[in-house]
Amino acid sequence: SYVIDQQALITPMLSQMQASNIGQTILDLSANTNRYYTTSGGTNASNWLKNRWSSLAGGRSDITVEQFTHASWPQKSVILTFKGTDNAAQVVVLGAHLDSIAGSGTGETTRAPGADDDASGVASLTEIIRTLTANNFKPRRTIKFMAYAAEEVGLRGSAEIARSFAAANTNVVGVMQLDMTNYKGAANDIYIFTDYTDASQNTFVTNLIKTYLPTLKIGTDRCGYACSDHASWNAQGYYATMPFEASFSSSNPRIHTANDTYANTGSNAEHSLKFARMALAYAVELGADGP
Ligand SMILES: N[C@H](Cc1ccc(I)cc1)C(=O)NO
Ligand SMILES: [Zn+2]
Ligand SMILES: [Zn+2]
Repeated sequence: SYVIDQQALITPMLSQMQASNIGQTILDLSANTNRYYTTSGGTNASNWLKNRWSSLAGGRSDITVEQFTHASWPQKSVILTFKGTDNAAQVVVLGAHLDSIAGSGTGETTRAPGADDDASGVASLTEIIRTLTANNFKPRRTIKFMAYAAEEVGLRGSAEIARSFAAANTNVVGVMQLDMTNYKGAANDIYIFTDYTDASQNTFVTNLIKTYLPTLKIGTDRCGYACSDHASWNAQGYYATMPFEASFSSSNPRIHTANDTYANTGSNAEHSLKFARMALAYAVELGADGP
C-alpha cells in the first residue's frame, strides 16, 4: 500500500541534507585511480565505504554493515542494514554501484574517476544514511543500503545479490536504484525509467516527488536494455524503480572516461541532492509500514 503519511518525520530531515556532504563523498570516491572490479582501487573503495558506513552506524545494535564476497572477482559489495522493529521480515532496498570503468581495457593504472557514474549514487545513499542515523531513525521494515560491485561488467554484483535474496525467499517489497544523479543534462529534474521497473512503484515515487519536492519537474524515459542494477532485481520478480539524472539522449557524455569528474558536473552536488531527498522519502515511507 503506497500510502504517503510520514511528513512529520520526513520534512525536517530533508532540510538537514546537504549537497556539500554528497560532494565530499564524490571527491573521496573519485580520488581512487579507478574503482574497477578487479583492481586494488576497486577493493580499496569497497573497504573505504565499509568503514565510512560503519562509522555512520555508530554503536547501534540494530544497524549492521557487511561486505558481500563475490567468488569470481575481488571487489566486494557493501551492505548496510537497518533491522526493522516489528516488521523486519519485509525488506526495502536502495542501491547504487561502487565500481567505475574507462573502456574495456581498464586496469590498475587506468584513470576512471566515475564521479557521476556512480559515485554520485553512492554519495547520495551515504547522505541518506547520515541523516537517518543523526535522527535516530528506526524503521518498522528492514532497510538495506547496497553499494554493488561489478555493475559495469554486466550488473554482476547486483545479479549475485538479487539471486541470493530470491533463493532465500527474502520478502523484498521494493528496490530503488540510483545510478548517475549529478549531471543535469535535460529540462526535467528527475526522469523515472519505465523499462525493467515496476509501474505502480514508479507511480508511488512520482507521488513522493510531488509531495516532498513539489518544485521539481518529472520526466520519464527508457533505456531499451538492462542499463543498471535495478534490472537484476526486476529479473528476480522484485519491484524496482530507477530515477535518473536526465533523459537517455541527454545523459552525461563523459561517463566511462577519465573525464567523468566532479568538476565536470560543476563541482557541486545540487542535482544529486534532489535524488538523495527523494530516496530518503522512499526509504522512510516504505520502511514505515507494519506487517
Ligand atoms: N549503461 C549505464 C549508463 C547509462 C544508463 C542509463 C542511461 I538513460 C544512460 C547511460 C551505465 O554505464 N551504468 O553504469
Ligand atoms: Zn557506467
Ligand atoms: Zn552506472
